[in-house]
Amino acid sequence: MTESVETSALTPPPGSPVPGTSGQTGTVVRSSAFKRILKNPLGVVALVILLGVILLAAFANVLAPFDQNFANISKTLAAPDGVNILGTDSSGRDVWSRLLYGAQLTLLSALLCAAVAILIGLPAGLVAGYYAGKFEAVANWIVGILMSLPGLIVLMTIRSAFGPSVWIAMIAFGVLISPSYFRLVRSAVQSVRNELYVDAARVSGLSDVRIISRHIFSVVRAPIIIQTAAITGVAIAIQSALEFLGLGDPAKATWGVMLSEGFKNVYLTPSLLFWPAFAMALTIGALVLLGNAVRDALEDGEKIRHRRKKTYAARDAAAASAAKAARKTIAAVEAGTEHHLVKVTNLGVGYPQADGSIKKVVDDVSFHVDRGEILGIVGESGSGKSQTAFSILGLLPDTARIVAGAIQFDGQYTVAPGEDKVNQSRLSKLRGKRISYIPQEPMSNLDPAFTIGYQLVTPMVRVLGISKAEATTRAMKLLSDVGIVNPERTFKAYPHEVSGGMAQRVLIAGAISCEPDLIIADEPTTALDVTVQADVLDLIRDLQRRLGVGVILVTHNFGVVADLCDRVVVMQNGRLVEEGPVREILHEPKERYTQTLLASMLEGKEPMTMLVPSMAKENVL
Ligand SMILES: Nc1ncnc2c1ncn2[C@@H]1O[C@H](COP(=O)(O)OP(=O)(O)OP(=O)(O)O)[C@@H](O)[C@H]1O
Repeated sequence: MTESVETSALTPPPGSPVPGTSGQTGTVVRSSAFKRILKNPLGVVALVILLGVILLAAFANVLAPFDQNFANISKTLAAPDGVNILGTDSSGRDVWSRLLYGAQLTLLSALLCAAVAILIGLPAGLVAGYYAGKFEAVANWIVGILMSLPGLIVLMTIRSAFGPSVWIAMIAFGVLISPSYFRLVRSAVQSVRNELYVDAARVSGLSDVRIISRHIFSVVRAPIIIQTAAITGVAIAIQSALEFLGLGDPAKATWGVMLSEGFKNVYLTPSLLFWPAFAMALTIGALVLLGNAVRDALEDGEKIRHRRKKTYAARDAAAASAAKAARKTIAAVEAGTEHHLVKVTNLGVGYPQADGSIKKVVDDVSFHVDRGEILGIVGESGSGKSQTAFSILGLLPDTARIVAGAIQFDGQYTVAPGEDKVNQSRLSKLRGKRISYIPQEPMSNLDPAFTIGYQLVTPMVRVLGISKAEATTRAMKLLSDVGIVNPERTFKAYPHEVSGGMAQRVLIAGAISCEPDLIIADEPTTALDVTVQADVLDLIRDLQRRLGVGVILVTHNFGVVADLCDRVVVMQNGRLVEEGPVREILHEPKERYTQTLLASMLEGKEPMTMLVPSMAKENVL
């Protein structure tokens, strides 16, 4: 793809929606979602009704001609007149004034209920969804208990224990209904927890708190708004039901209390029942309509794709003992060896199986990478290239075990001999600062809810400690360095507004933004057009030469290896088959597997460089 094509891909079609709902660009996104609500007639009706009810409630003290409990006993059950515009109740109290004060108390207590439910359900759902494990198990257990409680009976019990306070009843109902938020948030988080852009955020050095607040929270915000509209309506209905049963506080005017009193006089003055019922129906209906309108608006705008990786059953006992057994071997290998930027020694990675055994996917792999050097890891699909790279990055799935070996970065262990997991606390200090990652699928590694500029600037501000303005200038330069013709426009664009080639350039810009010592690129050109592939490879080579970083390039393509790499590691079935300088391996592949791999690529006519056809003549053809 040419640059001009890429540049034109940047231009959003007129009126195209901006995906996402949040962040620095949140104003733009929120305003476009708000505009979509305004285009929906039902959304407008709901907003107008709710705004009206809220204003009436807020100014009840000014608008109500009488106090809510002011009784004129000489004028009971009176028909509407100039003084009491909706008439009076059986105690001679003004119905209009009580409706207004009732709106205040009813709405506030319903909102209190929703707030309590959010305060409990949201953080619990976020943590359970993101970390899973024991917290999720305990939270599920509590949720099970809460959901099995008969709500109305619990509320009646609380009423007899604490008296007829609407506030206490609504707090209790908030606790009872919090599992609905918990479940909603947990499943939303689970669906994005393993998205590549969340991994990418982790690699860029962001802490879990920041990842949750920025990338994860933006996904759950929309469902929460919709849920809150529904819960507020339910809270109004439940509160009124309790009060209708005579369990409310008769001294306080709420719509439920008015409903209960109206029912007693339904034959004499039916309007006493009508007005509170009408106010409730109008408000609950408007809340439901608003929830639907928000959902429709956000569904139109959301471009977030969910993809969930499979997880495997874990049994770590065997892995731990295997790691222990490996400890002695590793200690021996370590002794007296020279310093490298990355040193992988006898690495073994495995996954516990249902029968307690461990399936090894990387077995006894050793290699090193130095500064200013590009090491290729090549092998057919499933040979363990990515698992090796992910071990260095610390991005293996939770179920993976380091069953043997060690990894050192610049002399420091990220997997020490005997450890069965990557040391995340050590690695989190390196990732995004000294080690960066260029992933396989550029689009999935950019969060669709944020502009490209935001995603470049934030890690720089955090990792390099520079100001936002400095980071912005730097981001512009980086975008231009990676060959983007119009950096300003790309900076402001959302990921869906750029082409795949451009997105990959953006990720490369991100990978070098914090001046790393090591870049790990996992099939960085697989998802790209052939013409863009060449550009991106040139770019990586150029950056490596200019910046002197070490690069580990994972690929199944010998052409890419020949083009870029200084040394190559050939892998098969998780094991290292052959290792050496690229020219040597391409000229004289010693192992049969390397020869076959090379031959199959020539037959498959993978894009190769000048070097490989000449090799083909010598070794294969
Ligand atoms: N989460 C997992 N649980 C169990 N096995 C896994 C898991 N992830 C990967 N594997 C296995 O590990 C082996 C190596 O996978 P890896 O992704 O490293 O291969 P690769 O050489 O990078 O292949 P490709 O080029 O297709 O990405 C494969 O057999 C794969 O099935």
